[in-house]
Amino acid sequence: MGPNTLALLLAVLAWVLVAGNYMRERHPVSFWYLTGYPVAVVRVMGSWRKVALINDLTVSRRPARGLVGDLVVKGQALRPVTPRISFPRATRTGLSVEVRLHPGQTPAPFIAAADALAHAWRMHAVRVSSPERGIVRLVATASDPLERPGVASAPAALLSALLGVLESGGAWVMNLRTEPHWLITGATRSGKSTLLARLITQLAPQPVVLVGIDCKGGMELGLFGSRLTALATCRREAAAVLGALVVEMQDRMHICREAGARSIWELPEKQQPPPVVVIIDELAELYLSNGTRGDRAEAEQCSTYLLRLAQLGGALGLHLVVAGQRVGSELGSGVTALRAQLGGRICHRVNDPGTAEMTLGDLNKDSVAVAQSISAEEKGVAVCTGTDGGWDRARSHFTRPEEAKEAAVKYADLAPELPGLARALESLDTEAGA
Ligand SMILES: Nc1ncnc2c1ncn2[C@@H]1O[C@H](COP(=O)(O)OP(=O)(O)OP(=O)(O)O)[C@@H](O)[C@H]1O
Repeated sequence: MGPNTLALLLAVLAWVLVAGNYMRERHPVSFWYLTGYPVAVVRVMGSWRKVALINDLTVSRRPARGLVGDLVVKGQALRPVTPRISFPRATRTGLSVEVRLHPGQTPAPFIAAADALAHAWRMHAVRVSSPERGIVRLVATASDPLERPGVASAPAALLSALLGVLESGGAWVMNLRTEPHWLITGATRSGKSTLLARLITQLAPQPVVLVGIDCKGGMELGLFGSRLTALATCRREAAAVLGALVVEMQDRMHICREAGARSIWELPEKQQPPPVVVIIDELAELYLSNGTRGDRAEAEQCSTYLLRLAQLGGALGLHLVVAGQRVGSELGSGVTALRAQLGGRICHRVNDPGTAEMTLGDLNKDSVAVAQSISAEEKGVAVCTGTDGGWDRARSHFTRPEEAKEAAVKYADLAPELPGLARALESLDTEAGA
């Protein structure tokens, strides 16, 4: 090989490397189709038999129990038969494979083997679903799509907030009309406040009453005070605000009953009261008491009001979005009852496995392990419940507090009045002054 040929080869190699890096950065989807996908196909097809055998995804043509003399023995299946898989189909973020189950097989062992499949195929994650009886679909994602989430869009609608992007690339939307109450958990610095800031930015331009309860002295929600119709910064104020909202709820119930409507949305448009979204930052502050009688009574009052709002408020346009680090029964039985009423769940990184279990476990067991695996580097990443009883990994759209504050100031005039709320807080001031 002459020096010219060598130089040419080196130049071509350098060009391929540079172009490869450029493609990976700028056109990750094309890069995946051209390079990652063909390699992954070879890996999936080549390793399927072995992976299926190791993870008990095979069936035996002969029974795993047999008779040796008078003894029934249980042993390794003699002739394991691997279920057939389809040729891996490329997707924008990975690939998908369909497995035809043998009679007697269920999706359960495939769900248990999802992590092993991801490792064997060098994929970020493998999700298992069953689109029809007898078929299991394995959807693998090559790298974490939430590392550099794109921008999603969703049609604007009343009480609907575009929070961020789902792992699937779709829009992460919190729609309070379809799911009236939400619970958001996460350790400190996991992204709860950023998510609340995003929610407020999205709801601020809508004709919606926003009420803040932030018993850490209003340090978080106080930033958005100009758009809030009321802000409670201690538990005494919270009890007054929640009490006024319960009265408002009873008034709305009365109006609906008179009109023969089952929800405020069935009332004639002119009679519809504005929807109210109550945002609570750090739920524990409402429930913990220092043991004195007055303190306990206040905590119990808040607990009772919250539960009533959660039980009956949805149809009457009263919505709760509750955030906290922990929502365990150590806060009292009221919290467990409240949690059962908060149908929408969002779980960020948590410090203890129990919190993920408390947030998601009663709705979807599979999602708990995924929430527990969110690392400290994955800020704003959460597992959220979807509309069809499923769940997703998602990342909130990064919203700086200043951005949310600007939106609050811009739409301050839109804050609808609720006289009952103002009166409740005023009467507290008068009591304190007396
Ligand atoms: N979606 C996101 N994308 C990128 N970075 C994020 C995202 N969400 C949060 N962060 C980063 O993580 C940091 C912590 O977020 P945030 O303050 O929202 O957490 P937190 O759970 O509310 O914490 P605390 O309980 O201490 O208030 C933020 O300063 C921000 O830089």
